Amino acid sequence: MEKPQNGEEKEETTASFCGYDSLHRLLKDNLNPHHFQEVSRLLTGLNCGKALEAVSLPESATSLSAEHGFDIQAFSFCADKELLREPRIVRVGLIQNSIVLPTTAHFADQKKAIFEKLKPIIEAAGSSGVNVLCLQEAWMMPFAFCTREKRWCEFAEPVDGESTKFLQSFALKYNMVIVSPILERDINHGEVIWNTAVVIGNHGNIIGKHRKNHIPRVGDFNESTYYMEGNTGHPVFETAFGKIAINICYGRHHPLNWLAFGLNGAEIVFNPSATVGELSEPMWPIEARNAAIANSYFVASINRVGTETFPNQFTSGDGKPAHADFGHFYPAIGTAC
Ligand SMILES: NC(=O)NCCC(=O)O
Repeated sequence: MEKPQNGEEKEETTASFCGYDSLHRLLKDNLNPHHFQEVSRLLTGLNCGKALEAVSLPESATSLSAEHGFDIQAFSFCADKELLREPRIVRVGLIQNSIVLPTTAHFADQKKAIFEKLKPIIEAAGSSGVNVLCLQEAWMMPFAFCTREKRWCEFAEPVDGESTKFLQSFALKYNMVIVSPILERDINHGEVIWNTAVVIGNHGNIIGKHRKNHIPRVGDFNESTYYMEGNTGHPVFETAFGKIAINICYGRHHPLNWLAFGLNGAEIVFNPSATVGELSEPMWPIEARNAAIANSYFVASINRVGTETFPNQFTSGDGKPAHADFGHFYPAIGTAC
């Protein structure tokens, strides 16, 4: 994840929680250790009776983080030890990033800059032994669906396109499954556009894809201008490290969506998102955890970070003045259960 603003800077305009990069950080900095532990116990629960444990990361990863200015954190979640089976340890990685160039830059340059930015972050995940890595929703472009302008469709790619090829080499190099949420262009069916997560196997193979099945028509999320409800059902993908599913962003508000992935056998459900604080931040800590508790699987949720502005004014159809700023994508930390 990119290095967030910290509490000392009190950057209320860009950070999510009164100048802190997370609620967790705000509480930790302001409560005494006992109160912090008790509040954490109530907010996030305990992990087999203990507070969440940080995992130490290899120097190869921390040096990349220092050199390229991104934040990297790792925690372990354990289940009760069984007597007859060895534990199956799976390392899950999540990447949240802002875009690099202004949205007015040439589209090819914007995409290339995102690729360049992600390279060391993916390397850090790979060298930390991550088994399954998930990127954020439509990671290869700005989240331009507020604008309703057609030209952003140019970012769309076939499932085996540029972004998949870029990630396949990392999957192979690090023996790592990668979930890659992209804007898809279905070149075999009239170039229909979808919001799709491509699942790349640990041998660099394409295991399959899932298309977002609940499309928001709320606030600035005018996504149905671009793509409609996906036609892939609720697939669960068998990977070398477990059975995974992807519930893309807005799908997290729909309990039956989570249930269907569970009934189909998912052990980990990823929730790559792009959402802003004003709309969904209060729901964020509840939805993924509730899904995990109710369906007996792990949930790994991520959002974008940063603020994206667009060259032309757009409206939400809510009677408010036109604007060019999508709002701040809040960092989502520690929502796996
Ligand atoms: N990308 C997307 O589905 N956003 C929806 C916003 C939300 O539900 O928080």
